[in-house]
Amino acid sequence: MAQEPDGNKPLALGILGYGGLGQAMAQLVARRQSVRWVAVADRKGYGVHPDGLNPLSCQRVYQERGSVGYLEPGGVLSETSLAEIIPQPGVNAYFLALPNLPNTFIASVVQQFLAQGWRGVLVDAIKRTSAVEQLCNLKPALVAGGITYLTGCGATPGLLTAAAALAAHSFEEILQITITFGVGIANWEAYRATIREDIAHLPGYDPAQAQAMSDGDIEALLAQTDGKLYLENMEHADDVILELAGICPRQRVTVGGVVDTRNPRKPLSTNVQITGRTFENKIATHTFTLGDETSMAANVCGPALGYLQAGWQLHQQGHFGLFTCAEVMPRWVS
Ligand SMILES: NC(=O)c1ccc[n+]([C@@H]2O[C@H](COP(=O)([O-])OP(=O)(O)OC[C@H]3O[C@@H](n4cnc5c(N)ncnc54)[C@H](O)[C@@H]3O)[C@@H](O)[C@H]2O)c1
Repeated sequence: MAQEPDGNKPLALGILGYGGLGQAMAQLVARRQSVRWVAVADRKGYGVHPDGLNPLSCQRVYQERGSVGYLEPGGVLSETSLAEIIPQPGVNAYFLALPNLPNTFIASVVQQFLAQGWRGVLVDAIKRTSAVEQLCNLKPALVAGGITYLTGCGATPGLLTAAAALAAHSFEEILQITITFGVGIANWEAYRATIREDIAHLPGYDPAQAQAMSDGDIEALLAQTDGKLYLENMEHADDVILELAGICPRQRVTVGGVVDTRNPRKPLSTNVQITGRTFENKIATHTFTLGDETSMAANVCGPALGYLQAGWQLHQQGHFGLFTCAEVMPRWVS
């Protein structure tokens, strides 16, 4: 199962979960030379092709038949797609674009990689503080197992957290980090897990309740707010990630935002504000704002791909264990 690095070959990438983010990652990778997309899994099946999978035909099969397991050649229908894809040879790194429902799901997937003796790079875009804490508990096993795991590598956590970690260096003490995101998507079905997990942050909801909701329940909830979700003081892993990086106590990090599920235009500009005190005793705020034209897919999958590349380099140098988006700089992928 061990995947030995070969500096001359493109990084062979697998994508677990082929919904909104999984499909976007496949499209992104098809435009880069140094990464080849060779494996994919969804809830009902998986597909592996050492010469590379075609994002257009995969998307067509997924949308028309409901699973990449119908791919020809290379598709396999299976109710245990993750357990079956992990031992497939020739995959150096996986992007985990899976729902984290229940809130222990991603950690349980990592346990499967460990149990099967797989070695390589894993990158997630996980969102909850408690989910990252579960992964922290797996750090010794990841080190021993030869897995280089980068967590929180999307937009937030991810790009914005990393920007905060960089901006913090102007200051001697960080007083407050405030992340405010605006997401606009045309319809909630394009990003089902994202919307379900966001609903779990609304007052009166938790991940178990959000997981149990039917599509009709979600549509009824969205109908009450004209398709918008207003989120405040979320349990978001930016806090634990910045704390682990030594930047500030987690209580000084707050995350909230607005998600519009009926309009691809962002309802507000996504930004992170870092307020601190300099060594000259001046209080100031740095602000990093994303361009409104950039989509959630671009701001999650671009950084995640950069972190996959960084993870691959760390792995080849023999660095195993758990790393976060605030500890490692993503690497440019040609
Ligand atoms: N950090 C960030 O900035 C950020 C931003 C957006 C989304 N996310 C996270 O990304 C994740 C993916 O979101 P999405 O909206 O693309 O999801 P989605 O619902 O569109 O797709 C999920 C995919 O996972 C597959 N899947 C579900 N259960 C599975 C199982 N047991 N085995 C194999 N495959 C399974 C589904 O078939 C589907 O293909 C979510 O956890 C979301 O919270 C992170």
